Amino acid sequence: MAADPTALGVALLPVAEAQARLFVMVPPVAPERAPLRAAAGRWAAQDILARRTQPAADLSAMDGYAIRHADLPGPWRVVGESAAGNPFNGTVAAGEAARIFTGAAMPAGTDTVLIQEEAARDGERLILTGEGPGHHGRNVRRRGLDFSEGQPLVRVGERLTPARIAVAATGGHGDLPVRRRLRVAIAATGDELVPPGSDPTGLSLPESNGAMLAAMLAHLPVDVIDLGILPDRLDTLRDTFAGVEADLLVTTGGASVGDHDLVRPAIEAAGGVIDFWRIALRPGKPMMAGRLGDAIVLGLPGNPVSAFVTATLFVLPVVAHLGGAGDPLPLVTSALLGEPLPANQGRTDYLRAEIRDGRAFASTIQDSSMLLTLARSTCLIIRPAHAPAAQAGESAEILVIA
Ligand SMILES: Nc1nc2c(c(=O)[nH]1)N[C@H]1C(S)=C(S)[C@@H](COP(=O)(O)OP(=O)(O)OC[C@H]3O[C@@H](n4cnc5c(N)ncnc54)[C@H](O)[C@@H]3O)O[C@H]1N2
Ligand code: MOO
Repeated sequence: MAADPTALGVALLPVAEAQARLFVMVPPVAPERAPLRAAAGRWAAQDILARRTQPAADLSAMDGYAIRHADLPGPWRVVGESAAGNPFNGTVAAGEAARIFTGAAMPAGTDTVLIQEEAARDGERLILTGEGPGHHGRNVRRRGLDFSEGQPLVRVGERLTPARIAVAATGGHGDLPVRRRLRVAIAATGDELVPPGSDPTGLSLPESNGAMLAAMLAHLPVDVIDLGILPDRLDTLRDTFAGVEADLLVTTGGASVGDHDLVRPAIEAAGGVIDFWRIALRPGKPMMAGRLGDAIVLGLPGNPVSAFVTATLFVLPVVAHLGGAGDPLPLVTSALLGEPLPANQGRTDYLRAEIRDGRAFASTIQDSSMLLTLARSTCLIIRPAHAPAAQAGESAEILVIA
């Protein structure tokens, strides 16, 4: 019989291996077409090709006069006007000019724009008063300068950022191939928890993980199903989990080994299977992952910073994967260390840190319950397992978090 990957005593799973296992667990959700505004923030389900050429014709980049460069230094006779949306339909002959405005089509016969600050006009007569356009084609945007029909504007798997929405709109698209929005159920567990905003004088603890996770998902194509605060009772947890209809169920708390850590047995009692549990990660070691019906289940540790780090490393990437992202992992970049760091132990460590003057300074206390240090942090310094001590000024990998 194969070893149970969730048994106590089994080596902790490296972060990258855990991520890879999640990405093969379930394929991305079904594709659909969505209007531009609804597609924003999702991932392209196919390459998006330009349906038109931009600009569609040679256009003026400035307000002034369309001329033939060969006619410089003038004078000219103004024979018509071209405005954006109202082109001049005639042909401009030698010695002639057309009044033109930014974004308007260049009239036939013209090749250059003389800006109005460098010209003077008296009725039909136009003369040069400044240096004039330095070269043939000056102040003209050539047809196809931005892109040509058939050219890829967004590649499959790329996120539809505001700029990509705009280029797709300009490329002639009113709706885009994306994947449907995701349903993510969030449950906090723990008898000590009360809803945020409850009477703050007692011993009970305001529930913060749910609001934090919802905030982390707010900019993603996700509909959150809020399961609220669940008590540390196996039957309640089991019945709630069994009734969930979602693509992803995220729980926090009850993931460790204590007598009240019931998420794992509750998932199993609801008919689910745990694929892995416990990761070579600090904070966030007790995270578990599995399947329940069609849903992926991610059981995050209750400590708020552990929940944040595991959400960053697993929840957001799973959402991106299910949504069709080509690269679902968070962007790792680098920064110089502001202070030395001691050698690391056997788990990859994600240290809360602030970037000041281009250098990353880790908080002195890294207790995973401390939310204020997380709230003050702008990045997490990644310390690989068994990394040797590091000097100030050395480069380190970081995840930007604010
Ligand atoms: N004997 C061991 N004890 C613990 C281990 C271990 O390996 N052996 N692992 C520790 C680690 S690491 C972590 S992280 C915690 C996480 O355990 P749980 O997921 O079971 O978390 P809880 O015990 O339910 O809660 C931990 C802590 O966080 C507070 N909490 C929980 N949920 C919320 C919430 N939604 N909002 C705000 N705060 C929350 C809770 O009150 C606890 O203080 O286990 C260690 N123990
Ligand atoms: O996730 Mo636990 O924080 O490693 O304390």
